[in-house]
Amino acid sequence: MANVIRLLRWSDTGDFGPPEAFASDKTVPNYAVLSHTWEDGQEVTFNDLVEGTGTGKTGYHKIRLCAQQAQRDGLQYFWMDTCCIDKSNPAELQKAINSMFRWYKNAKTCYVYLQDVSIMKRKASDSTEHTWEPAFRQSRWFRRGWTLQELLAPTSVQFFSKEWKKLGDKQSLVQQIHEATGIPNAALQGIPMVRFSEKERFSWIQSRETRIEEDKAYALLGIFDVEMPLCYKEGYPSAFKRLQEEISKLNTCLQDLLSTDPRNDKKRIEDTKGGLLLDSYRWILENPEFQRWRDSQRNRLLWMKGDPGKGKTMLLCGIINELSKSVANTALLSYFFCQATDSRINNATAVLRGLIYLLVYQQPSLVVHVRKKYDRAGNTLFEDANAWVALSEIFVDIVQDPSLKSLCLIIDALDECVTDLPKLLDFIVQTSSTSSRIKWIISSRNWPDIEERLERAGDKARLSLELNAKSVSAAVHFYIKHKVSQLAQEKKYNNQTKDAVLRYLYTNANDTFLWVALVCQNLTQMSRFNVVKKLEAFPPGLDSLYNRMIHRINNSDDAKLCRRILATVAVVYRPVTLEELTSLVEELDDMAEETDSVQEAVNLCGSLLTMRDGIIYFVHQSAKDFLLKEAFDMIFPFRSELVHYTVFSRSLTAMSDALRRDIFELGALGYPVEQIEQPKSNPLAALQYSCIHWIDHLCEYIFNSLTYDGSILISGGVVDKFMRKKYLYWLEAVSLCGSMSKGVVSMSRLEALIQRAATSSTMEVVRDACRYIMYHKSAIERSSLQAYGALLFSPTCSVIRTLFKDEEPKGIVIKPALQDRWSNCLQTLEGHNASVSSVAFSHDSTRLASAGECLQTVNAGKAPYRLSFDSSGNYLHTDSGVISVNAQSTTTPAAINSETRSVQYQGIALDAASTWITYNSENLLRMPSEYRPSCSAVSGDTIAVGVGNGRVWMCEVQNSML
Ligand SMILES: Nc1ncnc2c1ncn2[C@@H]1O[C@H](COP(=O)(O)OP(=O)(O)OP(=O)(O)O)[C@@H](O)[C@H]1O
Repeated sequence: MANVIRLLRWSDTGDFGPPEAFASDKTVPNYAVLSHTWEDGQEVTFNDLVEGTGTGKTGYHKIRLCAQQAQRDGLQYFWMDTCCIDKSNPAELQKAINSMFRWYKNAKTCYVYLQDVSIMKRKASDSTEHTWEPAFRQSRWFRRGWTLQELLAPTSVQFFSKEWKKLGDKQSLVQQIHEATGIPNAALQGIPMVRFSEKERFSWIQSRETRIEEDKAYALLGIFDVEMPLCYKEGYPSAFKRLQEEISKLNTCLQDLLSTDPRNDKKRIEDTKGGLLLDSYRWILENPEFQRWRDSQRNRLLWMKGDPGKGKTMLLCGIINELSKSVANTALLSYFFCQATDSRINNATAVLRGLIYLLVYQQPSLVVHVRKKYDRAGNTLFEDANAWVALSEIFVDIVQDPSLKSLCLIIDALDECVTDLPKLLDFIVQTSSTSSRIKWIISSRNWPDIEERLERAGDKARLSLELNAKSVSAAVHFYIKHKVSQLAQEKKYNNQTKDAVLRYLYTNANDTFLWVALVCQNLTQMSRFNVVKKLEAFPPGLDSLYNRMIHRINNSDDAKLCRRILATVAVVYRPVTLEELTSLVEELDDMAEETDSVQEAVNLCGSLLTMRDGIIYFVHQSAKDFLLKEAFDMIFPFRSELVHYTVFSRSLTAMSDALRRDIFELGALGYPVEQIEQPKSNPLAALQYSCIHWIDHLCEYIFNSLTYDGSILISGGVVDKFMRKKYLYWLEAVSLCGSMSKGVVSMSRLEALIQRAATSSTMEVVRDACRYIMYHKSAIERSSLQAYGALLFSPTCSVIRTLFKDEEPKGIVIKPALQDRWSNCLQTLEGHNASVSSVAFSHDSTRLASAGECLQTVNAGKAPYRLSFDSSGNYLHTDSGVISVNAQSTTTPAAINSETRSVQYQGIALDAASTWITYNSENLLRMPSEYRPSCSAVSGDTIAVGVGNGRVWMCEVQNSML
């Protein structure tokens, strides 16, 4: 059923008919809610109101009190949990309980009726206290389970005594409530629940009671922003466990959504650029275009444009700071900084992902729109070819969320969005034209194709920095003054020198911040005696300045080294660390052990590169652009694909030299990746980039080279050798880098490349390696050493299995019997840990439901044998009832029950979720889903496993060899 809220309407007569239903995704009128404690048999029910009964119950009085107060507060509608839910309808009850937190949150105000607190009671001994305060602190309202969310969710909570006299509200009584409940003041003052640790939130309900034991878990659903089906009679432990599972699914979803936190990007940008100067951006607040955008309802898109280095990024940082203060109560603010040099943040999908992440962070209830898709697709949702479609749909759903205030969305440097910029621009234009809730500010350089696409937006404003030259010029002057004061202090300039520098910068800056920043950076490296003489050496204009820098580099003793470093930094797919750079540039080999020397070498590249936290960046995108356009021949004398070749070839060599089995010396085959602490001297530190991107550089070289002779991919060539000797060590390393998905994509790229070019024997290895990574991805992703355990579950004739025979786990003397070839099955959908009794496709074939024992968690009572989707695809009909597919995930993850895990099993066994073979309770081998047991038996150190498909396989371990 649709999500419906039923509201009572105030009436003159003092009688009430049945509540009116409103679809809660449509406009719901403003309403109040009543919070109270229940009296057995005396509460008015939904049925009472439908049938006109219940007027004699004492609960009727509460309805009237609430109605009168709502009327006094100008609210026509109000809601009460006793009579606004049709509890005879289980589906409605399920929905209502899962929506309750939101209903309380969306209420204009919540009246708390404290029937055990009277203002008539005798005076308290402490004369500074109100007479009713001791009773207030003792009230049973603070000891009930459901009232926790009724206290926390609404913004306005007003407390009334038994005589319906107002005692105060959540703000004025914050201290007393804190003393009565132990809940921190910040939580009472509206800080989102997600800011408090899970442990702390659980503690708030600990000493509270509920009539039904399961409610102690269900009453926390909203507080943790999760939904789940209710199964009264399942018992508290089961309800609590399911709640924890839902919380863990939510956390995984948020972690997967996060690819970059735009707040960190903003901080990094400000830090790298030397801090944000208020006086250099304040002018924007007085600018008429900006004010029109800010104050008018119609003006929903502001485009700030300007040439390189005019200060757009810093301006937006300033605007974000100002808006986050001024719109805090009226709108959510989300933003994103594109950067072409960083593949994490240079594409349209990443922009939407970052914007959505910040929105969900601020209003966690919005995560429901992400989970509608995520629960079905998992983390591929954000990464596969359809990610843009999925994310834009999620975004549109979020914008339409009824609980949402307005949105201010800011994107910086659209010109640095290198993938799918047109899609992003169209999306901005469309949403700004169709939704009155959104306001956009975007910035970019003066690019005609951006201009052309934005033309289609309805009411838009354009703010050109060139046309606001007066303001920009004044801002640059502030900046110059600030920078020169810093310089003068640091380098101990006398007044004459300081004045000369100021004059030179004022005259030549040409309203370009970046030019000033670069010159000042150069001046820091110059002794004060030379400054005045050498000022003329900094020509006005950015390109002239870059030209001069390049010229200097070219004439230095280290020209070759600098050119190599610049060329490498210009072609890598993400900024690299010093260690990574060392492994990619041959000329740095001699310095491999000395980070300081490598850093010095990077410093030699003039002011074109900068370092932060050991990572090398271009000082500015315009510096990279200049190199690639104006100085291309200088840094790539033999075309850029040769640099790709060098990066590929150096990567392969470095990996071949360093990769080995168990590089982190973990020992246990089942060691979970998330528990690994990076070793102090990390043998992968210099190799991470190579492990992840070597195939990308190979492809780039082969696709673009005019002279490639095919030798790289031939049998016995470098790739062939690497695959035959190092493939499994590489898989282990990729898992340790947390990049298994990228590993799968890279192997598919290599397979496609090889199909065009390679000899049949190399093709055989690469094809087999592709099957291997796809089939065993989940196992290796969880435990890096399963790269070797997986050999036992690979076909006996698998090329990789044969090549790496010596790497099979020692001590397993009887191995699962396997077919000799890979089956046609490319991948198995996981989730069940027992036999599957039924599967069904939805009508549009986009969903596949499967049922087995795990559906029992939805209170099916027994495993359903029949399944079918309704025509909408949103409901699943089973033997035991109808399940809303959007409301919960129908699969139960193979969650490992920590209690069961703590039992120590001697010798060979299975883990609680039946996904691992364990030895002395330690994970040993992760079974692919086809090998998981429907039954098993242990004899000595042998385990026999019966599988649903009628097969039985065995595994024996020899303890002494493990
Ligand atoms: N308000 C400010 N406070 C401090 N520094 C600033 C400010 N505005 C500009 N700068 C300096 O000027 C440099 C260039 O500014 P910014 O990166 O914002 O330019 P941009 O217009 O975004 O350039 P591009 O379009 O090439 O990316 C910054 O690196 C910073 O050093």
